[in-house]
Amino acid sequence: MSCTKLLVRNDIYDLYVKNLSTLDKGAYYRYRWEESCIKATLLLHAKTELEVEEINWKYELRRPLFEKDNLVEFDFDNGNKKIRCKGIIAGTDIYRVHGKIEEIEYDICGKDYETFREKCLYKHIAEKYIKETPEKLLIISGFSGVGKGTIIHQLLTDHPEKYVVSVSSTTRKPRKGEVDGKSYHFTTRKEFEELVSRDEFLEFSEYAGEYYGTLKKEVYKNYFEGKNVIIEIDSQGARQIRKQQKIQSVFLIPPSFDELLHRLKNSGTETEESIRRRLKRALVEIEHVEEYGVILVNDSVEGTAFVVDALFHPALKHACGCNERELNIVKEIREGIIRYLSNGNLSDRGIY
Ligand SMILES: Nc1ncnc2c1ncn2[C@@H]1O[C@H](COP(=O)(O)OP(=O)(O)OP(=O)(O)O)[C@@H](O)[C@H]1O
Ligand SMILES: Nc1nc2c(ncn2[C@@H]2O[C@H](COP(=O)(O)O)[C@@H](O)[C@H]2O)c(=O)[nH]1
Repeated sequence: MSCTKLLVRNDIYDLYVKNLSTLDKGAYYRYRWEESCIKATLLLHAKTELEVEEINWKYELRRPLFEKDNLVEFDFDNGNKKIRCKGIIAGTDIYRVHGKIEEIEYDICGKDYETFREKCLYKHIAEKYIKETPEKLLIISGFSGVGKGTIIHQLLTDHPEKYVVSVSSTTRKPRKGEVDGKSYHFTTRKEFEELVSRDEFLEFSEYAGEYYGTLKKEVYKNYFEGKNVIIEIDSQGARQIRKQQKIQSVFLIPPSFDELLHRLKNSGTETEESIRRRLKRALVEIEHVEEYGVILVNDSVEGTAFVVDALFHPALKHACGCNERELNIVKEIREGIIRYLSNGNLSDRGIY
């Protein structure tokens, strides 16, 4: 079986292709794969010498047929005739990753070509880039109702080209107004567990009996397209990601417990029972605030969004710490939640 790798530098690709000798025993194909994919080359490791002698084949990449013996069946078309042959593909994709040109090389003889290729791609990005450029990713956590969604919305409004939010997957039912694929990817438990078994999640956790998780694909695809990715997750998920790589993380807190309660009640959709459930959860989350690089008081939407934007600056990628003010607020919130949960609701205090 003939076997040669075709690696062509992006800047000389066109020239190379134009001058390609018909004696070259290989097939190549140029295509756009995703926004960030500039070129891709493929080479057939053909089964017979006769097959590799055909040149200028067009390879229908998106519809490979797979055989039990791992040989892929292709239709090649040299303009005069179509040939069906079998082989193994080796390929190189050339991408623009945050402004840099990067080649990703892969061999494929597996069953599921698309999945395999994506895995190669994401593994490469994760290992080579994301770990080196943690400032491109940011975790945002915070108590329910603190204003995470509001701040993210502000950032997306102010800088639509710069940021993207990774859409989490969840097994919980959609709430009113939530859109599948935008608010969350709503999945069944079975689907979620299958994704877990295929190692598709960057992190996942169980919250109130439901699964929540961040798909690697969600983060890496956007990262690859040159966006800064915001990951809104809880502290369990944040811990899992931190174990894998350096990443800046921010925990939003309200200016006071009363303000947190005001925001929760003001949303108008929360029942007393769900407020208490969220506050119980906040008591768990509050134990982990000091694991975060930055604790940020969300007292003004514009001001907080401004600081979060600044945290993406490379100079601040390792910024960390909180001062006494934040720690005192955290303490006050913890006491407020405990008091509220043990005393009943705030209407006793004449605030609302
Ligand atoms: N800086 C702020 N000042 C005053 N109100 C705010 C501020 N930030 C957010 N809010 C208000 O707080 C309420 C809750 O905000 P939001 O839904 O963004 O919270 P969240 O943390 O995303 O909640 P959840 O985790 O439950 O989805 C909203 O009514 C929002 O308008
Ligand atoms: N570990 C993860 N936590 C996540 C993810 N997406 C959301 N969340 C957190 O879940 C709770 C509940 O969210 P809700 O939409 O049902 O109110 C909240 O704390 C979120 O931050 C995720 O992908 N991973």
